Order: sequence, then C-alpha cells, then structure tokens
Amino acid sequence: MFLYCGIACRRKFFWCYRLLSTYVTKTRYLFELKEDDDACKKAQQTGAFYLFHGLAPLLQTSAHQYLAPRHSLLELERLLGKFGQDAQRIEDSVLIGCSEQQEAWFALDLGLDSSFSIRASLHKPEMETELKGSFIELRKALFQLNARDASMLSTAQALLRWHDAHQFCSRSGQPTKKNVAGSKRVCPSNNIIYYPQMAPVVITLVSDGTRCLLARQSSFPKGMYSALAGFCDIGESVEETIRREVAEEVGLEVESLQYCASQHWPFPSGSLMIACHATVKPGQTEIQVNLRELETAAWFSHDEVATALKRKGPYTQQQNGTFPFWLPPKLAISHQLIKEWVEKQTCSSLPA
Ligand SMILES: NC(=O)c1ccc[n+]([C@@H]2O[C@H](COP(=O)([O-])OP(=O)(O)OC[C@H]3O[C@@H](n4cnc5c(N)ncnc54)[C@H](O)[C@@H]3O)[C@@H](O)[C@H]2O)c1
Ligand SMILES: [Mg+2]
Repeated sequence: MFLYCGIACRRKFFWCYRLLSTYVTKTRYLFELKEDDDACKKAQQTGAFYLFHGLAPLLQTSAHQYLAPRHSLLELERLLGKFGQDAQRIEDSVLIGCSEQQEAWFALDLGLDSSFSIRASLHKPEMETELKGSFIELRKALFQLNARDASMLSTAQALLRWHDAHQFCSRSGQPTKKNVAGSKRVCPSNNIIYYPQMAPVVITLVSDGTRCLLARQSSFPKGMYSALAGFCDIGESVEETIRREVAEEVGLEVESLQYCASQHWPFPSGSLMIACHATVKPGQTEIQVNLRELETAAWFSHDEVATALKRKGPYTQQQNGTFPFWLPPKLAISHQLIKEWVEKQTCSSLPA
C-alpha cells in the first residue's frame, strides 16, 4: 500500500511538475482572474495599467520607436485625483494579460465616457504633460512598436472598444455590467451574458505556380500592394470564404489552399485574420478586377516580390510621378504570407 502510495505520489508530483510550467501557471492564473472578481480586484493592487484616451494608447518616444509605459494602481489613483476624477473609474479597466511573475496587466481608457466620469476627455493635454507621453492613434503607431507592445495594445484597444459599444442589453435596453476582468458583460434584468466578439477575416495569397497575385484598395498608402482579404459571411467555412472572396474580387477560381498562420488585427474593430496560400488552375489566370472592392490587382514574379520585401521606406513619389511597389510591414500577417511564398519559391527553384 505504502509502495503504491509512493508511486502514486511520485506520479502526482511528476504531473504537477509537468503541468506547472510557466506557461500553464500563467494561463491558469489569467483564467482565475477572469472567473473570480475578488481575485481580479486583488490583482489590480499589484498590477500595471496601460492607458488610453479615446481608444488612442499612451506612448512615449524612444530612438525611432514608440514604447507603451505602464502605471501602478497607486500612480493611477494619484493621477485621477489630480484631475478631479473618481478613483472608481478604475472599475472600467480590462484585463489584457500578465507577466511570467504573475503581474496582471490591465488597460484603462481615460477619455471614453464612463458612468464614473463624463468629463475625463476635457483633460487630455494636461494628462499627456503629466504622463510624459502622447495619446497616439494605434493605426499611426502600430508599426513603430515592438511585437509585444503591438500585440498588447491591439488586444487592449479591441476589448476597450467592445465594452464601450456594448453598454446596453440589446433585448431589454437596460445598462449591462462588466465583470472585473472585462471578459464579459451581463444584463442584470434578464441575466443575458455578452462576450467580446471579433470578426473572422481570411487573407489569401493566390499563386499560379510561378507568380503571386497582389492587389490594392484605393485607401491603401500609395504604391502598397497586399494579399486579398475579406470578412467571413455568416455560415461560411474558411475554405468557402476564400473561394468566394477570390471569385468576387478578381474573378478567379481557387483550386487548392493551404493554411499558413493567423493574427489578431485591431482594425476596423477587432478581427481574427486567417492567412492561407491558394492556387488557381494553370491557364486560368485572367484577372477581372471588381472595381467596387479593389483599385487594381496584378500578377507579380518571384523576383519582383523578393525585391519589394527588401525595400525600406519612406516610399516617396519617384521622378516619373509613380510610387515604388512595396509590401505591408513585418508586423502584418500579409507580410508573413508573402515572405513564406517567396521562400517556398526560392527552395523549389534550387537545384536538387
Ligand atoms: N493584417 C494584415 O496583414 C491585413 C492585410 C489586409 C487586410 N487586412 C484587414 O482585413 C480586413 C478585411 O479586408 P477587406 O476590407 O478587403 O474586406 P472585404 O473584402 O470583406 O470588404 C470590406 C467590406 O465588407 C463588408 N463587411 C462584411 N462584414 C464586415 C465586418 N464584420 N466588419 C466590417 N466590414 C464588413 C463591408 O461592407 C466592408 O466595406 C480589413 O479591415 C483590413 O484591415 C489586414
Ligand atoms: Mg477585400
């Protein structure tokens, strides 16, 4: 019996040791904070806060890069006090992650109208001076952030935006109440639970075997081309969306497809980008651009794309009036998709 217990205990210890990797511990901790309001309130005491104003993150400049500063609860209470704001406003904050040492990270928007203060937006310039930074639109700052800050701020902005837009129950019209972590909102009159949502989007790099198809929307910066993207319609699988979007936008039929990677994307209001490679039948490559969706689309050779990937900005107008052909920056999943295609083409053209 003793021996059995010993083995069982050792087994249990082995399992605990295996389960309690840093990643698992962190994940379990975040799960607890989402489920338990008291635990989450406690985590705020030792946590750190990313600040926003009207959904623009607070950033500081450092050597051609933006950094996202974090503030402790004490600093935040002092700041709110200084600007005549109620410390209860901190209840609007949302949980966005934690460090490996279980320091919980939150995001708080000081500019959105809140039930705790509707005058916060009046103080923006003074707050920027006090915080030694600026509230900068995420669209302008995203590509000058390191990968971790970009990911944290994208998540934070999407979650803050969702809460701002879901303050009322769509059935009863009554105000909904968020849990402390901000992982859901509940209508007190009928107990309907609302969870944060994001829109699935496919992004597809179509190839005919030797060339790839890139397109532009008129809203893109001049000279920039990207892979075809489109929102999933209700009821569609990823495969069906890809087939429909490629047909809709460039009039081609997809023959085969292969998953590449995915990415959370904060625009327009929180999307899950699902990136895939697709091929069309050889000989069926004549593009018919849907001008209601795209400005233009064209086939590009491996060399053209490989050169564009290496090109560095700024992408200014050339003497002949045109703009150089360039591709989305590294942080965008379209860049990863295009880079993977170039690498595959390079490998397949190497002598065996
Ligand atoms: N991260 C990247 O590398 C990358 C690259 C390209 C595009 N994108 C993103 O992909 C998204 C979709 O691309 P697109 O604009 O070509 O899509 P699209 O081809 O589906 O066309 C956009 C239109 O779809 C409709 N639509 C349907 N569902 C929608 C929803 N949930 N939200 C907003 N509009 C919806 C609207 O009418 C909108 O004008 C864009 O918002 C863009 O930011 C990301
Ligand atoms: Mg599109």
